[in-house]
Amino acid sequence: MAAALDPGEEHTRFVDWAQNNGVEINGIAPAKFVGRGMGIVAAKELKKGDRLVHVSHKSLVTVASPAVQTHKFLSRITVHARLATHLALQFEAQDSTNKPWQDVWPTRSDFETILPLHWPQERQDLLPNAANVLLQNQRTNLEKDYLSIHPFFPSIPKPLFTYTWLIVSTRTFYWAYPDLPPQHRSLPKKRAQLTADDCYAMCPFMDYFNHSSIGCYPAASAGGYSVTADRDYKAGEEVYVSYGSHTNDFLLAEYGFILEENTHDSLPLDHLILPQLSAEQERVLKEDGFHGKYTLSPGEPTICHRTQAVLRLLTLPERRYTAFISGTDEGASDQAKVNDYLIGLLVKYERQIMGILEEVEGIEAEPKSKWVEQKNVLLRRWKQIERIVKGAVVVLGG
Ligand SMILES: C[S@@+](CC[C@H](N)C(=O)[O-])C[C@H]1O[C@@H](n2cnc3c(N)ncnc32)[C@H](O)[C@@H]1O
Repeated sequence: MAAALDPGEEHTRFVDWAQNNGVEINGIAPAKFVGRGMGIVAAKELKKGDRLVHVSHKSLVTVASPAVQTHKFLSRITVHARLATHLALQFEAQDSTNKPWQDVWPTRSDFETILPLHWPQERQDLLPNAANVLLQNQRTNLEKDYLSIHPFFPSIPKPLFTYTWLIVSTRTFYWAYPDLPPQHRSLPKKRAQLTADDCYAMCPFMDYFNHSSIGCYPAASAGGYSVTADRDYKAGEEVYVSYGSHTNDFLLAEYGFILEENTHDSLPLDHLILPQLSAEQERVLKEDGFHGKYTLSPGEPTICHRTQAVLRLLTLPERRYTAFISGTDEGASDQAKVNDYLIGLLVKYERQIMGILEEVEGIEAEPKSKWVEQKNVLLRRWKQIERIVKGAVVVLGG
C-alpha cells in the first residue's frame, strides 16, 4: 500500500524531539498508510541486521521512571492504571514535556472508530466469541483501574482516563526492567513476582511500528530497546515489528485491526464443545487438566491435542479417552469417529456464521462514516472464520 513519506509537521516535530531525547533513528521514517494510521517506512535501502532504532532506557516511560514515581501510587494500583494516570496528567498539563509525542498519537475519535471497546453495543454483539470474551475482560479491567485511581486523582475525567488507558494497551512494549538491579525500590513488585501485566514500557518512536505476524523483533536490554531489520528492505517499503503470536480475534479486540495473512491465527472451539459436556465429563476433564482452550487452526494440525482429548471423551468409552491422554494409545483407530463428531458441530456453526454474515451485511452505514470501517472489519473477520471452518470440515473428511 502506498505510503506518504511526508506525513505532516507534527511528525517532523516529534522526530526532532525524539532524536533530542535519547532515540537513535537509522534509515527509517514515519509515514501515513491508508487503513492503519501511521507506520514506519524504509527511507533508504536497509540490510538485514541493520539497527533501525534504539531508544535509551532513560527515554522509556515505565512505572519506574522518576516522573511516574513522583505520583507515589499505592502498590495495589496496576501498572496499566499507573501509566494511564501519568499520561492523563501529562495530557492535561500545559507544560507537558511529552507534548510533541502526544501530538502524533491517534486521537480519541480515531479510537472511537477503531477500538471495539468504543463500539455501540449492537456492533460489539456481532464480534466473534473470542474477541467478545477479551472485550469483556478489557472493560472489567478498565473499570477496576479507574475506580482504583479516582479517589487519589479526582480531577482525571473518565473519558480522558479511558483514552490514555487505551494508549497504554495499544502502544506499550514488554519491559522487564533489565536496567534495574533485582531488589530496586522502583520495581512495581519483587522481581520474582513480576508478571507480564507489570512489564509495560511506552517507547517513543518505536510505537509508530505497525504489526505483522512476521516482522522485525524488538529487543530489550539494560541500555534500552532496539529494533533490528529482520530482512533486506527496499526504500519505501513498510517496516513492521511483530507484537507477538496473536490471533486475529486478539488483534481485533485489543488493537482494532485484523491481518489478511496471520500465521498465528486460530479459532477457539470452547463455545461449541463445552455445552456438549455432561457434569461428569466436565469433572473428569477438569481433574485431568483438559477442560477448555480447544482450538481449530487454519494450518496443520487442524485440531489441537486438547480438542482431540475432549472429543474422545464425548464420543468413545472413557477408557479410550484415558488411553489417549496417558499416551498409551495415539488414538489413530478412533480418529474417523472423532472427526465425524466435530464435523457435525462445525457444520452447525457454518449455518450460524451465514446468519451472522447476513446480519453484518445488513448494517446500514453511510459511506465514509466510522460505521463503514466497523462493518468492514466485522465482515472480513467473519469471512475468515467461515473459510477456516469450511476448510477444517474438508480436512477432517467432511
Ligand atoms: C503501536 S500502534 C502503531 C502505530 C499506529 N498505526 C499509529 O497510527 O500511531 C498500534 C496501532 O496501530 C494500528 N495497526 C498496527 N498494525 C496494523 C496493521 N497491520 N494493520 C492495521 N492497523 C494496524 C492499530 O490501530 C493499532 O492499535
